[in-house]
Amino acid sequence: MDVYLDNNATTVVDPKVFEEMKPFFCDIYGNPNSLHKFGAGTHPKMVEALDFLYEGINAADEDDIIITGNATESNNTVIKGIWVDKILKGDKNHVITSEVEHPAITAACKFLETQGVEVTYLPVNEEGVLEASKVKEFIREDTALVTIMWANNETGKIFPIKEIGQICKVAGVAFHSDGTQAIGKVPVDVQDCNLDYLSFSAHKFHGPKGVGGLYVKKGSELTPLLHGGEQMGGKRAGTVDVASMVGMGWAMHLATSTMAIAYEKNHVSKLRDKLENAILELPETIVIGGKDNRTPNTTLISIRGVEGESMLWDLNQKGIGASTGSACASEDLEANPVMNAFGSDSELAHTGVRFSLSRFNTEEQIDYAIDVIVNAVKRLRGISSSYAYAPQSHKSEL
Ligand SMILES: Cc1ncc(COP(=O)(O)O)c(CNc2co[nH]c2=O)c1O
Repeated sequence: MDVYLDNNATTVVDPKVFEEMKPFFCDIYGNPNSLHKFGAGTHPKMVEALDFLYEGINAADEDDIIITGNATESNNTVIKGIWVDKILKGDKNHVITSEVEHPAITAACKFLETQGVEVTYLPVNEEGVLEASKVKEFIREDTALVTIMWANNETGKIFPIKEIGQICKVAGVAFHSDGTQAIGKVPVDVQDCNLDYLSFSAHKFHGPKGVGGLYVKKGSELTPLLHGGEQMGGKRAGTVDVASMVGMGWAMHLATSTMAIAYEKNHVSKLRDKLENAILELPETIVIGGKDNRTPNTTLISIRGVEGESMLWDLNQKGIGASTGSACASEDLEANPVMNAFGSDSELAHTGVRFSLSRFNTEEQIDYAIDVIVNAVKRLRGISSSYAYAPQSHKSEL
């Protein structure tokens, strides 16, 4: 049986989304910017897609949503646009972010540092969550941007975006959130959170890969990352991938409308809890960051004595897909930086396995996964010299 439990990395395209995308490959294939009927034929479904996107994040009509290639591009557009408009051309020189952001934020901030910008990487608490008070403590007169993720891709921990938005509003500082792991899992309301910018990526909520969005509040427009044609009103040059844009709109519509069933009615969180609790029955296992305040589909579990990569290999042999953290960082065998940020010891940071579910997982799949995981842990611990010689409880460490 194949069981896909790595939905924070990417998700299957919802069949309904795929159906809505199909006409735009061989039937309605005009360039949206062409003046003839072949181009104009794409417009109704593009408008529908934008309506779905605005509705899904509660954007105001006067605000903008720019179609990008992915969340990485959306994040870079904000951070480099702020650099150009408020730092190079303005009197600011400081950016605030957190220690546990995705590399799409951290690497862009590191680039700014190479250009002389000061960046504050705020620490998270022992549960892996940034406390809003930290933002207030470090905001300065010359702070150009606060950028904090809505939900962490490895732990699922949800950050206090509404509180941080209020702090930024009072301080008059631009506020961006990387909403990639929140859309379709928890309610996202850009107006309620005083956001100037929000990034998202369709393939995280059952849309196609290679298309994302950037919400821009009216009055917070930035210098574009990509210059060229007049697409998106010149805010993001390049011919729009119409099929993917339509797909992202429908994915947003389905993800946010089914959330009340799939998530808030606890379908997904019930399956996540069943999987998590079964693993926690094993000795020396712990949920990294604890169980509170998480997206309903994610669990990052440390299994002492079992290297994360070894576990993934065993699971893969039995048809189960999971991860040790962000696929973007999975290739190297360095300790998980997010777990390091919690102050986890090196061994613990190497023993994390992330399971991230979706509305397409079933109870039968979870029952099968539990059986495979329990047997894999027994096998791997049985052949582990270190575990055999140094069993120790680390529950007090986190
Ligand atoms: C919070 C967050 N931001 C940005 C990105 C980048 O999205 P993309 O540009 O569409 O690729 C990811 C992808 N996160 C993961 C990719 O693989 N495993 C993950 O956890 C993410 O989790």
